Amino acid sequence: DCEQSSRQVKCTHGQAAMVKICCIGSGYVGGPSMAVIALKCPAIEVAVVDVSRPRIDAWNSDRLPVLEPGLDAVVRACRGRNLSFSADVDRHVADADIVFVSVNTPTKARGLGAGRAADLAYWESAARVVAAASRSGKNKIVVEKSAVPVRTAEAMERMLLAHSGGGGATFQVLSNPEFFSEGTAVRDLLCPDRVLIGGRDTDAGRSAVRALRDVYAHWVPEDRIVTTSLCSAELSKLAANALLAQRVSSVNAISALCEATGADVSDVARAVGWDDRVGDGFLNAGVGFGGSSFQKDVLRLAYACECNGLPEAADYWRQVVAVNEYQKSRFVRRVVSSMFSTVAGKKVAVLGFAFKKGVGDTRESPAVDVCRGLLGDRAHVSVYDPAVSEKQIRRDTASPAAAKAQAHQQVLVARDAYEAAEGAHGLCVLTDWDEFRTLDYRRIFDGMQRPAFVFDGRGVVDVGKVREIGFVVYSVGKPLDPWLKGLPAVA
Ligand SMILES: NC(=O)c1ccc[n+]([C@@H]2O[C@H](COP(=O)([O-])OP(=O)(O)OC[C@H]3O[C@@H](n4cnc5c(N)ncnc54)[C@H](O)[C@@H]3O)[C@@H](O)[C@H]2O)c1
Ligand SMILES: O=c1ccn([C@@H]2O[C@H](COP(=O)(O)OP(=O)(O)O[C@H]3O[C@H](CO)[C@@H](O)[C@H](O)[C@H]3O)[C@@H](O)[C@H]2O)c(=O)[nH]1
Repeated sequence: DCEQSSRQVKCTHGQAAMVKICCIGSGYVGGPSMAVIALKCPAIEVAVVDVSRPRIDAWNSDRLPVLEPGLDAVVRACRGRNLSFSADVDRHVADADIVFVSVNTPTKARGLGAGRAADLAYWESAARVVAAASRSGKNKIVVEKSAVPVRTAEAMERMLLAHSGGGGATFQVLSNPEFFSEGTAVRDLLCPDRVLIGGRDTDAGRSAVRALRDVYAHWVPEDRIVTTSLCSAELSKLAANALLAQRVSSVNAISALCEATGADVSDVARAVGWDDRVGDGFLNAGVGFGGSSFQKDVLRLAYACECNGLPEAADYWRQVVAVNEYQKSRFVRRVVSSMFSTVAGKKVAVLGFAFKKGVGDTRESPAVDVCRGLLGDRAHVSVYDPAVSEKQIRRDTASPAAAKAQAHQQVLVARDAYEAAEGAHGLCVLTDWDEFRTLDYRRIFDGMQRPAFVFDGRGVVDVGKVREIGFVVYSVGKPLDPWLKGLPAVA
């Protein structure tokens, strides 16, 4: 129905006037988002450029650098038609009418704001390329797609203005943050909840917004294209992720109280989510949120508050991350205290290492912290994840050089859940992969030590069933197994 309404929209708007798009940055966002524009707008030429030659080569090969369901088919349909990938950044930027900037904006590792602020070095290098392209004399719309601090668009405007003397080109800067989720990027891009465009409230600004709106209107219904000011759009990206992360931390904080009181967090979440005002999404309690964005964006929001003299607001957001840390360490403490306060030399199976099901990404995955916690207590962990490579698991669990050899022995990477659990004392479920719901837990139980423990950090195990088999079960936010009550605590 997305497509049907977009056809109607096209009648009102007519064909988009702009014909050449260039996107700087062919990463996780730039590649898929431009491929979908090319697919839906055959009359627009889309060039995706990158300074990384291997990345561009991969986009031009049969093994794309980004794995997303449906992406291969989209790229195959338009590569060589109106979609190209190139390392010739300057030429394509100079030629383009609309330039998307989709470069990485990692967190600063050192200096002012280290660990919280965005490192804008890549963003600035891209801005300078756009500025230099002003020599071509072609007017451009510059679209900020990367997640950036509020008012970065204004900085971009100043940079462009400072360079625009020579060629006489004019620029309009827009903010158009991306909201897709990993694992469903193509689906989300084809049928987005909303497309957000921020721009200046001037004639030139409004006309630039209209031009970008016309691109999306090829397939996105008009009422889902939302326009705001520049800085509202920038802040909305951070706010959206912060509010989602806050929901997860809220339900996780409730899960701790559920365990202490005997309430069941799934029942509480269902009962609360039934209220339309609250809604039922993003209320799954678990071992914590992960992924490349949530923690980063919450800390950036807190940093923005701090920089604007709002320490109370900054503290509020920081607490969302603090609860997430608490949830991960609470899980590790529960594993250790349940297993008689020591896991030294014991084998603990870990099912799931990715930060969520459907992806092979381990960035900020709670499984990494849980494994590190268990390894720190000298457990032997045996990890199985259907999508994460052994190399990645070893990289993420590696300890400082001195302890490397020992760490290698402490980490096993298994080919399936049964191999991971063979001879283990405990089993931790840390990613919500569907296959963990339907495992033969009887077979797993038969191969494990006694007592055999299951620690479910994702609410995927049928607690009643596995308890019947004979497991001692802990599931985040569920009433505590009587067996676990009254054991000495660890801190
Ligand atoms: N990954 C996600 O799921 C996601 C979702 C929404 C928004 N975002 C945001 O989108 C932005 C991009 O993220 P990503 O995951 O695509 O990053 P990425 O690291 O996968 O890709 C960025 C690419 O930009 C290239 N690059 C850097 N500077 C360049 C320059 N001056 N000229 C040409 N190429 C340059 C890099 O070589 C790299 O290939 C970030 O701000 C991120 O926070 C990410
Ligand atoms: O009820 C829930 C929902 C999610 N999670 C966890 O939260 C994390 C993030 O999940 P998700 O939001 O699905 O993944 P991302 O791909 O990181 O997507 C987020 O980050 C993207 C990049 O900024 C945004 O574009 C998306 O809108 C935003 O959802 C994962 O570890 C999930 O396991 C929970 O613990 N409980």
